[in-house]
Amino acid sequence: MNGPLLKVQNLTKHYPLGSGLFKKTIPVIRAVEDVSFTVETGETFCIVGESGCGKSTIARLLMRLVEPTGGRVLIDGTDIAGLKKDALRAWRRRMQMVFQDPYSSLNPRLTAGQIITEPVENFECLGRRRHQALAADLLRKVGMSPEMMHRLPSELSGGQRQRLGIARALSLNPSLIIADEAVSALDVSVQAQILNLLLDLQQQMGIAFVFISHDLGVVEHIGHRVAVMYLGRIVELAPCEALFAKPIHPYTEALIAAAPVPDPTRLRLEAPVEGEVPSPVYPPSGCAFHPRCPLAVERCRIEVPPLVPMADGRVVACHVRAPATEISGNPALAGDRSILLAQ
Ligand SMILES: Nc1ncnc2c1ncn2[C@@H]1O[C@H](COP(=O)(O)OP(=O)(O)OP(=O)(O)O)[C@@H](O)[C@H]1O
Repeated sequence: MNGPLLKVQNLTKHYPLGSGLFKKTIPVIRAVEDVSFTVETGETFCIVGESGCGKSTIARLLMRLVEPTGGRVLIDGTDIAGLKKDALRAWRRRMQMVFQDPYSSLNPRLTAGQIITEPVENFECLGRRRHQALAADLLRKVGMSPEMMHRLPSELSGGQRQRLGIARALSLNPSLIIADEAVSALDVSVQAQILNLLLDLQQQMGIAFVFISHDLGVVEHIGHRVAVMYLGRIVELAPCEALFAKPIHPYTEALIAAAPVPDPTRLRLEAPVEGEVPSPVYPPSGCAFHPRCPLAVERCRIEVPPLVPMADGRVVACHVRAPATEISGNPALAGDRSILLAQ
């Protein structure tokens, strides 16, 4: 199959605020605004940004747990909005999710073995022997002893529960796993074990990940490319190495500068830049980052900056650092958004 595994085009999600019964126009929360990216087979595509910037909403849109206000999600070139019955079931097998809290996402009344095989049982009836063989195999894959299949989630550690969540996601042999803050609730040493497990599984099975995280240290360790989001929009999208070596957007720069040097794996992005995150209901005009940006000029208050391709293959939305006119006037760069953005 040619082309990307996942293609997200101009994805937008607005949540209405209240019923608007007596109002002509209902205010909306602009959770995700015109987001485009691609994910290749076997790639780890990371999404970072402060709380409320729309990361989890993207995960929910990719899983079709919420419907988009606009835009499309294509898997192997097929728009998931149009999938019905068998095609929808087949697609659901290919995309799985691993959640932040391994405890609340596991049914406390089921044993580890039942939890792991539950997704497969939704598609076909496994006999007792096949059920046990599958559970044992998947437990081994995630570095757990097959004997653990008889335990309840409450009898497992946090790291073991997260391994169990990963084993469950693997049971349908997915092409893509969406991991939403999948290691945030774990201790640093357990985080490292789970990240290395994900990297091993990716190498063995060629799985692609959409990896959503607050934690830049984690993203640097695991990611191939990273999208930085601010108030629902991507402001910079770049290969991980390039982004960490030389951030271009002032927001990315501030996030990376806020990294505590002695232990970069523990960076949290709760308040990395001065000032409050603006309201997603009434976002600032022009570039939404301009009220907090030390480089803001008049144009930033007026025009939303487009994502502009840079010489090293990344795309950046900043009037000051990536002015659209200059780049579009450069024939070597004009139109070359193929590396990072959905066409
Ligand atoms: N079901 C919903 N109804 C209304 N607003 C919502 C809903 N889900 C999310 N939002 C709003 O959409 C915006 C984006 O939320 P989202 O959960 O996607 O952010 P996030 O980046 O994942 O944040 P966090 O890192 O804190 O999980 C926020 O302003 C949030 O309040």
